[in-house]
This record gives sequence, structure tokens and C-alpha cells, in this order.
Amino acid sequence: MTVVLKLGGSVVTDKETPETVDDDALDAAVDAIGDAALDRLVLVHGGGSFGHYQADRHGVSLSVGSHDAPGVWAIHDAMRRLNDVIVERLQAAGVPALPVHPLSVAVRDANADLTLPLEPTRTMLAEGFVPVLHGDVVAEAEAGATIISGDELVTRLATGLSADRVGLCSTVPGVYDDDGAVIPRISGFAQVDAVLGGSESTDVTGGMAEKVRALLALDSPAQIFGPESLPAFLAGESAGTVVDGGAE
Ligand SMILES: Nc1ncnc2c1ncn2[C@@H]1O[C@H](COP(=O)(O)OP(=O)(O)OP(=O)(O)O)[C@@H](O)[C@H]1O
Ligand SMILES: C=C(C)CCOP(=O)(O)O
Repeated sequence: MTVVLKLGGSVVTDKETPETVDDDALDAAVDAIGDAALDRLVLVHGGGSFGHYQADRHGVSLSVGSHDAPGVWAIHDAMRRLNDVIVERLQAAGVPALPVHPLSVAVRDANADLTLPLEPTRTMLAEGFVPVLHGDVVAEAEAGATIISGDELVTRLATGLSADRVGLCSTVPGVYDDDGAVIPRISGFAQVDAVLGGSESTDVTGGMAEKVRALLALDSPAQIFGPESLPAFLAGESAGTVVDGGAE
């Protein structure tokens, strides 16, 4: 059973304060992951107040690249430092976590199509490690370097590793409808187009709308849920909103 789980940057950082880890939220997530002790778990984390802040500052986004090496490095460095904290906390809780930095392995061509070699992640999994990837900057032909979101990594990993379960843990308990109630199941974008806004704070990768779009493109159902439902997701229960594009 292969599980791909993204810890939202909004969950593990204080998104309003640049480069600040939300220690309590991260510790709670790490405890849940440690308690679940899953066999084949791949983790991805987002940028929160680390990557998005730096990306905004240096004018780099999913579509706008940069050739400014110090700027590109500042974005990567912020993400790497957040990744360091997450890997260290996981290891301290007994989880055999190791980093996989997308900048060093992934690339986009001149059409912005992504190549993400999965061998490092696959081999780590086979050897009993828990690979921890993160939203990052990647080299892009004719554009310098652009952002890759944690959500895009999740969909690539889910497909490439034939994941059995996919979860996005965000700050909200699921995708809200017009009345603020959690929608139990989304099977097509038209169903939610009107209610899906972007993220409330600095977020260069599109917030909830892009999450739903990305998950709808998967073959298997995925779940969007809040931190309170992380133990349930890890236990194999359904949590938050199920996004099931295969049912379309
Ligand atoms: N209909 C909706 N239902 C739920 N959340 C919504 C909706 N529309 C917009 N949002 C916003 O989407 C946010 C979640 O997206 P965001 O990109 O911040 O999540 P994340 O993955 O946790 O963070 P990051 O992108 O930093 O990793 C919520 O905090 C909320 O403000
Ligand atoms: C902004 C950067 C570098 C990463 C974005 O990843 P996300 O928070 O998953 O959208």
C-alpha cells in the first residue's frame, strides 16, 4: 500500500509571518505520521510562509521564470530550510525520513512539461525510507527557473508510483461550498468553479482551485482534509472532501 501525503505549507508554517514554522501544528502532524508507521509513505510539503514569500519577492511563479541565480537560490534555500526542519522532526519521532530536492532532479522543457525522475523516491521507498519532497524551483528550458508546486509533485508521484491513497492536508477541513459546509465528494470542476477562490495569503501556486484541478486529473480518488483528520486519513479512513475525477 503506497500512500502519498502532502502537508500543506499553510499547515506547517505560519503563513502570515515570513519564514516561520508553526511548531505545534508540525509536531502534531509528525506525531500522527509516527504513530501510523506506514510501510510505503511518500511525503510532500508546500511552501507556506517560506517559499511563497521568497517567490513573490523575486517575481518567480509557475509561469514566470527567472535567470537570476541568487533569487532562484533564495527560493530554493527557503524551501530547503523548511524541509530540513520537517525531516529532522520526523527523524526525531522515529520516522526514517530523507529529503528529495526537486531542483536537483526535475526539469521542465520549453513547453513547461515536467520531467520528474522517480528513481530516487522509488529506491528510498524500497529501502524502507520515507522520502520527503517539497515545492521548489526547477530549471525550465528558455525560462530560467520556475516554481513547481507541492500539489504538482503529489499528482506526479501518485501516478508514477501507482499510489493507493493520496491526501492533501490543508488548513481547512475540506473544500467548502457556498454556505461554508464541507463538500463530501467532487467529481468535476464545474461542480465547484463558482466557490473556489485562491489562497487567502501570499500563494503563487493557486490555492484550492488548483488543488482540486490537479486531483481531478488523477485516476484514483484523493482526499483534501484538515490537520484534525490526519490520523483518520493515515488509518485508511475517509476524511474531508473526496476528489474523484475518474467518476466524471
Ligand atoms: N471553497 C474553498 N474551500 C476551502 N478552502 C478554500 C476555498 N476557496 C479558497 N480556499 C482557500 O484555499 C486555502 C488552501 O490552499 P493553500 O494553497 O493555502 O493550501 P496549502 O496547500 O495548505 O498551502 P501551500 O500552498 O502553502 O502548501 C484555504 O486556506 C482557503 O483560504
Ligand atoms: C513557492 C514554492 C517554492 C513552493 C510552492 O509549493 P506549494 O506551497 O505546494 O504550492
